Amino acid sequence: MEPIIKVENVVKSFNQGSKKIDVLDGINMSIEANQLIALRGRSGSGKTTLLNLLGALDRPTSGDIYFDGNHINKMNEKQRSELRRTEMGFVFQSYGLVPLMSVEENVEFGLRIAGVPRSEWKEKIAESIELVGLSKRKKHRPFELSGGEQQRVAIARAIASKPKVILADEPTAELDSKMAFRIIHAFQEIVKNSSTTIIMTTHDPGILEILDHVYTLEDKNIAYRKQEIIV
Ligand SMILES: Nc1ncnc2c1ncn2[C@@H]1O[C@H](COP(=O)(O)OP(=O)(O)OP(=O)(O)O)[C@@H](O)[C@H]1O
Repeated sequence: MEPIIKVENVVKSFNQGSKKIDVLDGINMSIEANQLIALRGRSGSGKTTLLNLLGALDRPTSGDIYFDGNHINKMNEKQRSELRRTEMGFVFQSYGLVPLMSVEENVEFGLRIAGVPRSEWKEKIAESIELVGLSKRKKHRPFELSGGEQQRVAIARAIASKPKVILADEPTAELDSKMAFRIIHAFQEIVKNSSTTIIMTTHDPGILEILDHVYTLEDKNIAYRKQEIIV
């Protein structure tokens, strides 16, 4: 089976003044569909930079990235934006919620943008809000919610359309450990029961321990570990 995401020899450098800094140097990854992937690495190791490249939000300095067999560097901006809108979900650190919209309306907005048929909205909104434990707060607007609750709205919005890939940057950072595990459990159910792949960054050792697929960014490169199941 063709991997959903394939990364070949990806290099990413930034110019800071007259200095060029290499953040990623020769990244190779092959990610099968229907997996929950963790990406770890110390602060500044390039996790967000890599998620931005996988999500077609930025372009590599060199190397190739394929999404579902399509070479995303070769796409123009319109095609890349279409890909993001219809095939991907994002949970990034600035949650990007619309302030005047309630929890339900924010999730609905995500479905509308993704092009999900209107007839499916009601069920998908209720299901995703339930999965993140916000059913009782669905009429609230973001400013009435805590940071962790806002983070869960962003998660509900990303999972509601069941896109092919969800990219989540520290999606449990604002959550207490009980809620963090609830979200991870919801992610595990989603990758098992729909054709979604989730790639998330985390520093949390408890979460890393229970995930099957862990990539570590170190020294500008990446290493993969299939978790040993210890019985
Ligand atoms: N647009 C940019 N211009 C210049 N340097 C950048 C840019 N984006 C990221 N960097 C640099 O690239 C390095 C990696 O940053 P990145 O945000 O990817 O790390 P991270 O692993 O996600 O860190 P954290 O865990 O703290 O979020 C940092 O040194 C950062 O300063």
